[in-house]
Amino acid sequence: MSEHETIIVEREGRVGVITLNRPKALNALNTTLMTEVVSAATGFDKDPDIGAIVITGSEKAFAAGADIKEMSSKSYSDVVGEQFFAAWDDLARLRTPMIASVTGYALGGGCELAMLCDILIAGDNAVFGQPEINLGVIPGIGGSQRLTRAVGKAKAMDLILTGRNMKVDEADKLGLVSRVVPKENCLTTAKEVAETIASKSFIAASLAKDAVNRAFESGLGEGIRAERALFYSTFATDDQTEGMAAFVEKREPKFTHS
Ligand SMILES: CC(C)=CC(=O)SCCNC(=O)CCNC(=O)[C@H](O)C(C)(C)COP(=O)(O)OP(=O)(O)OC[C@H]1O[C@@H](n2cnc3c(N)ncnc32)[C@H](O)[C@@H]1OP(=O)(O)O
Repeated sequence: MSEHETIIVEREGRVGVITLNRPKALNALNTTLMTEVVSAATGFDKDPDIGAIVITGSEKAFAAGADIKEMSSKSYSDVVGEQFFAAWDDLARLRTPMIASVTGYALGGGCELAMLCDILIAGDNAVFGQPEINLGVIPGIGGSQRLTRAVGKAKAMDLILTGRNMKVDEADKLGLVSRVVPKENCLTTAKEVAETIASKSFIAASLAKDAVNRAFESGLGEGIRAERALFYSTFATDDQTEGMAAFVEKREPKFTHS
């Protein structure tokens, strides 16, 4: 029996592979999954025999976002008190290069998890988006910051304010993904990229990762803290309660702008 409830953890030579495994919920990121992914990745990061980490999901969904059913009943004081989502930030501090293999939906927190990785290999069926606004909230795992840095303000505003989904061709044109491959080859390609990286000097690879991230991230910490506070504040609104209840009840939301 696996020691994990929501992920599968494997090692292939010097590559650690974490597969999100909540197929019935399209790999929605609940607290158990977050804890398990962060713990498995942190374990790989401390292991001198691992030189790269691959994170993947299923053909239909890398991850369809944070778990709306889990979040829907939370209050403002719950999300602030728990520092909800803060554990995801630990992934950004790992030294080991991380490769996301994305097929199918990468929405909301799923898109944010993919963007937390250093290289994003996308299948030709991948769909990206930050649809939090449709639930009366905003991105909370770094999406407003990382998406903006990756694709620029104009496109980030378009995606985040409309909540529309984006197919892989558009994501590729915008520079969000590293490579697009046929969906059948996505995981194999991600593992090959990981093996190549794992065959290099780990010190050089981790310093190179750090250097690129410094160019990308200056000011990011402040941005994430600001985003988190703003995200938490959406849980003080009626529109968050209504947006998430509507999803759970499979109906259109009726926002009252309060
Ligand atoms: C709030 C922050 C900071 C971050 C977020 O990530 S909020 C969530 C953002 N994501 C979304 O809004 C996407 C929600 N999902 C969908 O719109 C659809 O599921 C879909 C378009 C991705 C796929 O539609 P499809 O018709 O193919 O599949 P469904 O029947 O809708 O889903 C199957 C199964 O999975 C459950 N599901 C899907 N996404 C989530 C989610 N994010 N959280 C919880 N559960 C999710 C869905 O309810 C259904 O299960 P049930 O049949 O048991 O209801």
